[in-house]
Amino acid sequence: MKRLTSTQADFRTEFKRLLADRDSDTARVDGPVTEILAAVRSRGDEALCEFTNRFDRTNVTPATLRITPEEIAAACADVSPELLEALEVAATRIESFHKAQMPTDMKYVDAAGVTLGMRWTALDSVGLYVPGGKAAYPSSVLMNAIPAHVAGVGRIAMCVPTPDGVLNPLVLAAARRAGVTEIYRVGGAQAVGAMAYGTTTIAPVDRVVGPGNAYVAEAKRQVFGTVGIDSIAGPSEVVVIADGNNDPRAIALDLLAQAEHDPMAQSILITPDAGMADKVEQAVAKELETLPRADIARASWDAHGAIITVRDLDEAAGLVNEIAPEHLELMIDSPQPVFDRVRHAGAIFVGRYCPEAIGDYVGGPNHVLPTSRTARFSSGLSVFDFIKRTTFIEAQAESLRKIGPAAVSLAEAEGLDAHALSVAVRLAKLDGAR
Ligand SMILES: NC(=O)c1ccc[n+]([C@@H]2O[C@H](COP(=O)([O-])OP(=O)(O)OC[C@H]3O[C@@H](n4cnc5c(N)ncnc54)[C@H](O)[C@@H]3O)[C@@H](O)[C@H]2O)c1
Ligand SMILES: N[C@H](CO)Cc1c[nH]c[nH+]1
Ligand SMILES: [Zn+2]
Repeated sequence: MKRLTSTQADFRTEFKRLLADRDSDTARVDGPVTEILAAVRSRGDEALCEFTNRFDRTNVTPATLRITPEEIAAACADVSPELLEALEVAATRIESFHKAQMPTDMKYVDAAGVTLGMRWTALDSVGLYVPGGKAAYPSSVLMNAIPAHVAGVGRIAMCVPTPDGVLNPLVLAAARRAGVTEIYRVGGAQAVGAMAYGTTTIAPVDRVVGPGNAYVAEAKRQVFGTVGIDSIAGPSEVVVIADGNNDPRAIALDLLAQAEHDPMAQSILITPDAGMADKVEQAVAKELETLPRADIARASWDAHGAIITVRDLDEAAGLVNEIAPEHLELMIDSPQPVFDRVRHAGAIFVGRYCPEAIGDYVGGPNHVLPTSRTARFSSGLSVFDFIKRTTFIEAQAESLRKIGPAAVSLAEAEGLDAHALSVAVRLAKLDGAR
């Protein structure tokens, strides 16, 4: 864990180092991911099963890749009513938010009498990646599948790893609740490759979405172009801006909540209160003595964690814009000015009673969010990842008379004669008809 103070002489150098500190780990997976994707592309199911059995210590064959309806029904019957109820609370809230997000079509007639419009249509097929290496993520099933279903996607395929052959029944219950149409027991880069290129068992999809570790994130980056992707939603991140008026234990747990996802996760506290910085550092150390997933959280905190003491909250907001974190928590008395200043963050959690974990499960907005500073140019998963726009133009004779001559001039200026003539012959016909 790094302790930094914005007034220290080498602050800018150390801060830049912090921003880049996971780049070398990410670069390390590029080569292996390229090899896995090439093998799946050329050898299909055979390579898919080979990698799955090697990395997840399973024994899948092409015949057992797909999870059957009977397996899904049996697993769902194993889930307690309390958990099903909690799943329903989350699903209903996620569904409402994403329904409200759906855009409407647009159509109007302009001054030249031309009808102009734009309409949205759902993708035919999507592939959802649901992580499962170090933890099971029923919540990520809901976050992936519900917007796809709300958007009207017909085929919703899902891949999830089953380390040591174990699959959490709640993952299957969530898939059933959210309208997933097919489920495969594969994970990692090989799952992304299978959904992008297709194999005998898994038909290719139009877009691959969902979060995952560095291998999954890199695989999505590499298949982009063959298929669409959402964002690079890799190892989790949080920045907490906290003033002196906080419970240090609550802040420490917020930091550890992201750290416990992955040794490559990153948690950063920014505070104008040096006393709070010390107290949170101590509280993190104390929690790490007892947390069940302390090994992962400690690896993340030790390697990538940071506590930065700043002059004021305005400086804190400036640093957040440079970090562009996946999650930002504002644990401060008057959050509005900082909220207004922050432009780059995947999701913002406002108020001392709104920890990030609420957004992971039951807030409503999506928890699949851009990481590794990609929040500078991309957004979290939404219905917009499952629909696309088609524009249309409808013009009758009078409208063509008004706007056609300009098109002819521009086409001639570009030296594109067929373009110019395709308009000109119609204009000539109209003139002849006069
Ligand atoms: N950004 C987001 O929106 C978001 C949301 C939820 C979870 N997450 C992140 O998802 C990730 C989940 O990670 P996970 O590991 O638990 O599950 P995962 O499913 O992402 O990864 C497991 C797979 O990684 C592959 N793998 C592991 N070691 C490998 C190796 N040496 N070579 C090649 N492939 C290898 C295996 O195929 C394995 O099945 C975490 O990083 C978590 O922070 C991100
Ligand atoms: N915090 C993760 C996104 O980085 C999402 C998640 C799912 N379950 C718990 N947390
Ligand atoms: Zn989380």
